[in-house]
Amino acid sequence: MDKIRYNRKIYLEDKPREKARNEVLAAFDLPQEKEWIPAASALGRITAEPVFANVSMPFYHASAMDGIAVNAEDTYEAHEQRPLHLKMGEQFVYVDTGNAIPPHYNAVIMVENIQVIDDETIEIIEPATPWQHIRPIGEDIVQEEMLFTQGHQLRPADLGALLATQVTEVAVVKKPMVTIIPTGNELVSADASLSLGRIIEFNGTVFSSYVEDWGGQPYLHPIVKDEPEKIREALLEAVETSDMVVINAGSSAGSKDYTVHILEELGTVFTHGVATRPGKPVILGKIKDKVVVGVPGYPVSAYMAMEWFVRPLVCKYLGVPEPERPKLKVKLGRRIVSTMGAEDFVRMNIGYVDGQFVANPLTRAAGVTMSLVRADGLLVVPPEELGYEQGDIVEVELYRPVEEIMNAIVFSGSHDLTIDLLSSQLKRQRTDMKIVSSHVAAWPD
Ligand SMILES: Nc1nc2c(c(=O)[nH]1)N[C@H]1C(S)=C(S)[C@@H](COP(=O)(O)OP(=O)(O)OC[C@H]3O[C@@H](n4cnc5c(N)ncnc54)[C@H](O)[C@@H]3O)O[C@H]1N2
Ligand code: MOO
Repeated sequence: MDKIRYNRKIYLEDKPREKARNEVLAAFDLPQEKEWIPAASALGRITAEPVFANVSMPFYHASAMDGIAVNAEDTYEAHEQRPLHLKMGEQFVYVDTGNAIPPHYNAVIMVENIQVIDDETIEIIEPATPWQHIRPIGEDIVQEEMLFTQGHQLRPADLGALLATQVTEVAVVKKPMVTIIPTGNELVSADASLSLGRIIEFNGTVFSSYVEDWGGQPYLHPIVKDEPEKIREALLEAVETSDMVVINAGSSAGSKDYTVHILEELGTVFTHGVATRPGKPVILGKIKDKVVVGVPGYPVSAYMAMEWFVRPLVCKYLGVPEPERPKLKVKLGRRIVSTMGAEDFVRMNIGYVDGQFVANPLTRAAGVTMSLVRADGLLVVPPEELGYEQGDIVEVELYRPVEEIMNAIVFSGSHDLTIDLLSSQLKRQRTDMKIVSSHVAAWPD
């Protein structure tokens, strides 16, 4: 049993998010490692060094059409008024698309443009130009040509270019290993029997999915009890085996919120509390050379904190820019009040009504996962703003493609379960459309 008693940490910092992010990025300085993997399974991976073609593509002169290979000089006399006969084996051979052009031939005439006279003879009425309908060696890729620089994210067509030039193994940036530690005495797995106070552990799976999506390798640690010794043990093991560690919950002012104290003992803490709503009780620190991110328990806060502080680390390791969401100007359907001095992150419902985009806030409770599931966009209210008035035009980050928002039929008013049924029925008939029910009294003019 652990004998140390920790005092509650009641007042957290309100550090600007950007400052906290820059500090954690500066603290994360692991050298990038690379690994060789089969090209065929390298989709989405980042090249670790420039990649060069091993062979040309095509690596022989290839016919680009079905027809006959000829020597262009033998065909110059051909004319509509003076059809020319060519002898098989001497002046032409039959070729199919992709066949190698036999020696001494330098052009292909398409089968549509020849007249078969007999088994040995064909007739043409137009001369061929040298190299017509031939894909010369290296038309596509020349041997030793650089296919990709380092830092390139491989897409489906890129894998084709690798294999076509006999690059069967490729050096890619190793996926940074991110250990995710869910903590809490009350946590149980989703298939456990439930009793009062039990909380289903699902953040871990969401975090793992984010990490995978961003290009990292997640490891979801089993649930750790709120016992300092257990948390210490899990953290020490995680910093040995992974490139960064995410510890979930126990980040705030609760009587069992030990994370920050343990991090201080084992390493350093550079942030405890950021000026955001939600997401305030974030912890950023380091044990040995590994960054540890303490993420709040409430799901919405947690997912946002992952994006603010873990995604930049994964991208830095991989050497890729952080993806940005498209933005859209919308008219506010309702007034939005915000905390002075903190950035507010408001999940928004967006509808396309009478030719304009109108947005309404969803619930701001950090425990409501459906506010993220349902959100079309995110409004970020900067710290110096006290909010916006109904009818103001603001810019939101989009969670969905704008076409999807435009194809949504918006129902406003109190929620009715038949709307859900209708919505499911519509989806069956029109995959491009959906029904959105916004729990608001009315749309503004
Ligand atoms: N007196 C104060 N109380 C709280 C403050 C504060 O500043 N003063 N901050 C609040 C805020 S903001 C947040 S966010 C939460 C964060 O709390 P913790 O990070 O310490 O997390 P827990 O209390 O352990 O859990 C809170 C809540 O989160 C859900 N949860 C936790 N882990 C998981 C998981 N693995 N999967 C799914 N859901 C999880 C669960 O609903 C917990 O009840 O503190 C406020 N309190
Ligand atoms: O700020 Mo907490 O992070 O409400 O959700």
